[in-house]
Amino acid sequence: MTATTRRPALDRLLSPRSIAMVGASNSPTRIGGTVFANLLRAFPGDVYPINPKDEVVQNRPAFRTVSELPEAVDMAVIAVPAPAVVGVVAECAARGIGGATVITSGFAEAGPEGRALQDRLTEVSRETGIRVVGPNCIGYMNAHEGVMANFMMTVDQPLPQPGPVALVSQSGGFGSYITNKAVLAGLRLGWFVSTGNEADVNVANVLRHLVERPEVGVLLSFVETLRDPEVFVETACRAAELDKPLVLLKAGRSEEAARAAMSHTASIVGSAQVLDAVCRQYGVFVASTMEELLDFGTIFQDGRRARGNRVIVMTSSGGAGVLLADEAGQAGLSVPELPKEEQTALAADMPLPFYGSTVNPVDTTAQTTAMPDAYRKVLNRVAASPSADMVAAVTWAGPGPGNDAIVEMYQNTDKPVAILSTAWSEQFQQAGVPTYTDPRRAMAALAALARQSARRPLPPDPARFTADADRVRRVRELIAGTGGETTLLESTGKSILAMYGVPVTREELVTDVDGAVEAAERVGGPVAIKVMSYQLPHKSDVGAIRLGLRGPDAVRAGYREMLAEVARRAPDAVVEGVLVQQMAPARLELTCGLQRDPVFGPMVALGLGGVLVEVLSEAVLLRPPFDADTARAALGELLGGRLVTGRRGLSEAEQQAAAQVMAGLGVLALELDEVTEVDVNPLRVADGVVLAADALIVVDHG
Ligand SMILES: CC(=O)SCCNC(=O)CCNC(=O)[C@H](O)C(C)(C)COP(=O)(O)OP(=O)(O)OC[C@H]1O[C@@H](n2cnc3c(N)ncnc32)[C@H](O)[C@@H]1OP(=O)(O)O
Repeated sequence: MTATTRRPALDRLLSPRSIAMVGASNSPTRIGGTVFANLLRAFPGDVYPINPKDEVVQNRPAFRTVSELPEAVDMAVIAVPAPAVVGVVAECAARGIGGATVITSGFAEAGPEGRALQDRLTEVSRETGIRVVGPNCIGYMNAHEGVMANFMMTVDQPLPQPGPVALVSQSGGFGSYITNKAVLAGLRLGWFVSTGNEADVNVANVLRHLVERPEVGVLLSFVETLRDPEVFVETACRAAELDKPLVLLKAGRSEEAARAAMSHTASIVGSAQVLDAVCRQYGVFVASTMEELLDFGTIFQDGRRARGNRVIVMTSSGGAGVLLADEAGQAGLSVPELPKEEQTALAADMPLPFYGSTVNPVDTTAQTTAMPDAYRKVLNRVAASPSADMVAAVTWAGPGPGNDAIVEMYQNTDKPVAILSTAWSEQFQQAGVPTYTDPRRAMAALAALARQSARRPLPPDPARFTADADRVRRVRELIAGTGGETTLLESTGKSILAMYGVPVTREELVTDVDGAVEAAERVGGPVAIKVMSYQLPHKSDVGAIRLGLRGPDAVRAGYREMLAEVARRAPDAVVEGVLVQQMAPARLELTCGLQRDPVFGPMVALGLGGVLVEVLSEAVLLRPPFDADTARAALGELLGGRLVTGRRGLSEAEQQAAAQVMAGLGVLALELDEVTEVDVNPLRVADGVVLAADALIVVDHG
């Protein structure tokens, strides 16, 4: 075994030291001709063409088959017709090749026959250990090591300058777009990997690989579906740990788009809302447009961080300054007034007409172009101001002293800078100055940077979670006692919730009227009584509930009336007992639940009262494991923060208690796979206490 074959297969695939291309062609118009020409452009190692007909391909001696190669290369690019691909990949594996990049289309995206071919490809990869990027991809670019294994660029296009930005995308077409746009946006793209149909390697695998690479500082990704959510979450945790921003642009958010994605890269699309929540929880940025994905890459690529969210706006145009200040506010940044002594110093640097301003935005007015030295001083003073964490500056001018001054200011400060410019500027691009043509985009980028800079505690590592075996055994005994019913009685559900620290109403299950009267006395105060029957999950529909009964006579009468009504309206219902329950006070009603997402698994939601499904858009969603502190911070985001602020919002104690309920459901979700759904509704809040007043648990007995 050589040193090269001992490297992990994914390393060999993405950082090859030698390459072969199957389907390399002499014809410059064929894909096999373009990819091979690109491979020859910058790669320092050996590149072997494989072609059954031609002895020489693009001036390189060709081999007829993979088996004839003089060495076990690290990676093979494959661009032969679809029916030949599986055989070629198997031959590569047999020859000791570490990975294959399969460009060819005609797999799962092309119907059942293609699907079968792709399944075979996956099998070959699993059986032999060869790693496969694609099929149906545009290839990849690793500019740091000169690997241009793609046809997204032609040989007459300049090679990208290797930079810290890595982009991983299922869609290959996006690669062409991004490489062209990257040049215009000043994005220094060092890596682009298109994963196509993902027969083996998927977006999450590549991100996980790249996050560890020292030359990668920013990870951008464009996905239609996340096939490996666990790896994605692990990558997000690692990216947070290494302070490398991870930005996701997700296609397929609507049903219409989901259908298109299915036929495009054969994806199954998960819930967009859950994905957004997971991203928020793990510190992943969600870009809403392609432009935003690039904008975030542009602001992050110089590696600067902000100490806070205060931005100083420098402008020579009053209107642009106001727009920038507006957008800063919208994006959650502050534009603080500069202290008097700083304003005096600025005015001394550049005497301003009465319509100028030193307050912030600092408006140096149209005279700026005529006073380049003064402008330079002002810019540098502003950037050095202790009142500024970030600088936004406007330039309407083309190349000249004004823009020179901006570049100088950028180079003199380590604070993040965003420039609002009328047009693309080669000067700014070469100096790496983040440049935007729209105030909103500039401020959204700075706001993202401020968020990345405010380091949060890392979410708990899912691998470290340990279940409480004794509790699990006790819960399973309770579930077994239901005789195979899938929706548990409220009384059973509450007993289970109590074991997870969820505060529940005081209550007792009784089987006769005298028992109810005695239980009501022990529970104390006015009580609710509810019929427990597996046939009646919706009790109020058939009168199986009475509320606010005070004293023995009311309990006795209520009990009899209720059972008579149920016997009349639901004669087939088997009554298991009657639950006598404390009336929980409520200033506010919340709802808390657990659902299992097909992609991300358990998700705990908390929102305002009502039916959980209906309020999900007003709910916070967390993926277990998470602790009560995380839940509490998430509650702070609900209703734009209004749930935890103001007189009618949750008090400190209530926030803590609600967070504990979420954390409890999170632990339950991890300990009990068979619980498919929990709905605590309402969760009543009053006087510093939260109480589960009703609960529905659904189990899958397997
Ligand atoms: C844009 C996006 O969204 S992502 C991109 C997704 N991918 C694509 O769009 C690719 C679509 N095209 C395909 O899939 C095609 O099948 C291709 C490009 C892989 C091959 O198409 P063609 O070039 O027409 O196939 P062709 O039969 O000519 O074979 C290509 C070359 O491989 C050679 N070849 C064929 N079979 C083999 C084999 N088993 N071993 C070695 N060489 C072979 C051929 O001789 C030919 O070379 P030549 O030009 O010297 O004759």
